Amino acid sequence: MAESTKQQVMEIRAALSHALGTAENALESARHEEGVAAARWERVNAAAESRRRKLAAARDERLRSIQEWHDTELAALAGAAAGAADRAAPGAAGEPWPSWEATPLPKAAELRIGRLLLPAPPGRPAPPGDQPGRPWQWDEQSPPPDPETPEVPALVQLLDHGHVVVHGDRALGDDVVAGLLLRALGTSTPGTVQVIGHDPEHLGGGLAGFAPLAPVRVLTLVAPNGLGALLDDLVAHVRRINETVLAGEYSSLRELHAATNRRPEPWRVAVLLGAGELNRHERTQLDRLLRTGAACGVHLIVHGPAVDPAPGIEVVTAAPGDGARIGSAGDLPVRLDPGPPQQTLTATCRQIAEAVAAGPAPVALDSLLPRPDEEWRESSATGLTAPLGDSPRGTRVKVTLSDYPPHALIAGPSGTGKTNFIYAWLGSLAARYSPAELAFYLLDFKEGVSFARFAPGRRDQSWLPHVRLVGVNVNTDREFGLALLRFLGGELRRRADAAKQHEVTNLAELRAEDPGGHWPRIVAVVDEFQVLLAGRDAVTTEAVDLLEDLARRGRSQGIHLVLASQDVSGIEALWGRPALVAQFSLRIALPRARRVLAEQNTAAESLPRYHAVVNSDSGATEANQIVRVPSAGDREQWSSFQHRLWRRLPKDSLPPRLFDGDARPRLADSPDFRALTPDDSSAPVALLGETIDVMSRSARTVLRRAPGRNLAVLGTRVEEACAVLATAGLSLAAQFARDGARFSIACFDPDARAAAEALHARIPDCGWYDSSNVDWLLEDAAAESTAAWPADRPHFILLYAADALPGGRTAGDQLRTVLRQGPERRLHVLGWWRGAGLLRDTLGGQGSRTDPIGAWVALDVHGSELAPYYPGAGAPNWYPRPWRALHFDRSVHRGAEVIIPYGAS
Ligand SMILES: Nc1ncnc2c1ncn2[C@@H]1O[C@H](COP(=O)(O)OP(=O)(O)OP(=O)(O)O)[C@@H](O)[C@H]1O
Repeated sequence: MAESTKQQVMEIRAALSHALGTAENALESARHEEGVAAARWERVNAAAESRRRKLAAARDERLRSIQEWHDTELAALAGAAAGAADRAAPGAAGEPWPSWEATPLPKAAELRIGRLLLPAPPGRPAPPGDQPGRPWQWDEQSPPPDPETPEVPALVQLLDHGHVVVHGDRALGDDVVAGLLLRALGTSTPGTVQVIGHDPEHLGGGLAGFAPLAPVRVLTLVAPNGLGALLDDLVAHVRRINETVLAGEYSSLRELHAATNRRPEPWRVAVLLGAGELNRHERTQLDRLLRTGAACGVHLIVHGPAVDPAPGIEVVTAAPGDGARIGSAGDLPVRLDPGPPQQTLTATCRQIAEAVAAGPAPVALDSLLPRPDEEWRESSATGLTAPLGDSPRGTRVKVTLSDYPPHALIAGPSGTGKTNFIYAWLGSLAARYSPAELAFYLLDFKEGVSFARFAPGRRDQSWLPHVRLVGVNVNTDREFGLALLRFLGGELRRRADAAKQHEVTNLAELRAEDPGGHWPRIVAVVDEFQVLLAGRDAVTTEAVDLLEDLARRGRSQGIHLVLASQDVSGIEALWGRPALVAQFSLRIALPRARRVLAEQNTAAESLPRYHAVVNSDSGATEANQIVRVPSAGDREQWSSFQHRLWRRLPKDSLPPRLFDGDARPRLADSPDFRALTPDDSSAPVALLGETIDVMSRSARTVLRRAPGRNLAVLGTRVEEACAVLATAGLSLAAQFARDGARFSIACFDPDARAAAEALHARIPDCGWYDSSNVDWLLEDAAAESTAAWPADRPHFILLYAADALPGGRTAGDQLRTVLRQGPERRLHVLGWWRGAGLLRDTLGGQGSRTDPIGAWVALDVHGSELAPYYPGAGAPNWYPRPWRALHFDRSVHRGAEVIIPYGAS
């Protein structure tokens, strides 16, 4: 081989070997890179996997939390819906049948017909009762409702809202109608829902369960051909209610009720069953009612005749299982309740029928009251006007006291609601007129305390702000009636004088002329006033004279009298004075009241319970207004009303004067006693008891330095005699500084000893004497009485049972000396004799002068026995009665006055 060839081979070989090396290197590096790439791929792959897992976990977590939120939200919404439904349909409106009972509600509620089937959260099975296809029923086997999914009732609005139209399954629809009707009846006061049924196919069979309501006319079934007449009748009601009841003031009965608490018209629910075709007239009337009835309380439940959906009409599609729907719940399935159990239906209808047969249910007092923010807005300048209730036609009956009619006469046999009528009237007035516009003086001659609620009592410290005087249990204290009339006579004079001064003739003008003056109208109510006029005596004569004057002149001075009696026909004192009776032109007759209206006016004879005839024209038939009187007897309702008004009074307002004939007044409460100060008066006053008058004045006798200024208490009643002496002693002691006067007590009756000792203990430095040492006192007092030197201070000698004074003639002479001569030397005897004759013995027997006794208080001593101590003709008119006394002071009285001893204080 040539060298060059070899050379070439070697070069090639070298080149090949180089190329191989390079290729190997490249392979190596490629393999390396492959390894690196594979490793990276693996890393990326692993990372991607882990990220996917994380994402999946995050997604699951998110999904779970969304689900949880959804579940909670759903449960909360279902709970809220159930709560709202409970509020919208409380008690008998929403209670399921097994536990259902009638519960009248204060206002119309929505009514349950079944329940809404809300979607169950996934993962929680629907309660077995909701499984499609399984008939739902209220029975013992029904599974208990799931506590976590509150049941949401399906409610429809009927009373005060609209109408219900039922389509679909006939039998289930009948159940819906029966359930709705029973719930409507059971949620309202018996008699306030009236059902009128038209059932031409089954002739009323569709409403057979409600039959017990027919005799009391809560259910009326109209004849098969009576649909037109029924619809006409309802349309007429709507027109009348719009015209006279709503009268342009309210847009619906619901609004009227909300504003005034009155419901003057019943709800009328017409149930139209059967598939018959309506004629044109019927269709027109039906459409009218569907449009306008609900505002006037006329509601339709239609199950048969076709009705187009419209606002205010709830459409119920009756179907089994979860196929039922109600228009207001959209697509939500509804499970309808079964019809009401027969037993519940019958029992409820019987109850309602009984309640209706027993008479109309009372109307609440609230219906007479304005809204609290409208209270005390009226001016009484020209009169006092207040509603008393509704007439049977639904209009409000208002009553006015003014110049005409100025005064009222109310009559009603016992138990017919006379007292309730007065309460309602006073409440209606008190809510409208402030105490600056109106003042009440109330006197009740009936036994009992019917007006006591207006004054502060032990349990309730509030009072009706307008009341200035309340007299209760005054049936034996006719003098109190006289005192009221005298007081009003005084007020009349005051007003007449002011009118004269301002040159005006009536209250309205006086108020205009004297805007700063306090001139409220006064309403004085005297219940059972015949008691005041019962006797043929001085009290009756004066009372009738005062009444006549007040009735005649009070009208223009804003003083109004309201006299009430069980039977005005028996009040001879009134009927003998036609001019007096004529002033009482406002007449109010409760059921079966006689004589209070004009003779031919017999309206009161046929009045239903809780109604009254109000007549502003002296009882003339044409002026009759029948009113259904609300019940004002509920103490709680009254009390919350009274408290509301009372809280508006300024803090320092004075309560009314309460005169309770059964209570013993306390000396400590006497304003006259409280006003006494130790001023060592030269004309000391002995208080004796409380007078029977409008102010709680104390009866008094002034023991000035003058002959006859002694006091005798006469009678055998120890407790009362001791009470009078204690009052006298304590009141005298209150007028002197410690040494300003001398007091001596002598007691000769063991029964009086405790009381005498008690008084002794309360008068500082008081001398104590009894049979053993009274001779000292008498000797000393007789000497004092005849002494020549002037007395430096008064000496009061209180003798308990002076007729039992020991010491024979000497002591008798000494006591006579003291009685005759002592007062001029400031020595006064306040003695208790246990009989008028015994005092006469002390004074020297028959024929002796009685003028040493200038003042006396008689207890159980008859008027005739008092004649010797009573100057002028005859004896005082006095028949003793418990815890009352007759007081006479010859230095100030023309006649004797009745007083009430103060009880223990
Ligand atoms: N309008 C009414 N609504 C509801 N209840 C009433 C109404 N009027 C009276 N009543 C009730 O009837 C009963 C008798 O009423 P009230 O005491 O007013 O009669 P009265 O005529 O004053 O009887 P008396 O003279 O015997 O006291 C009371 O229980 C009262 O609550």
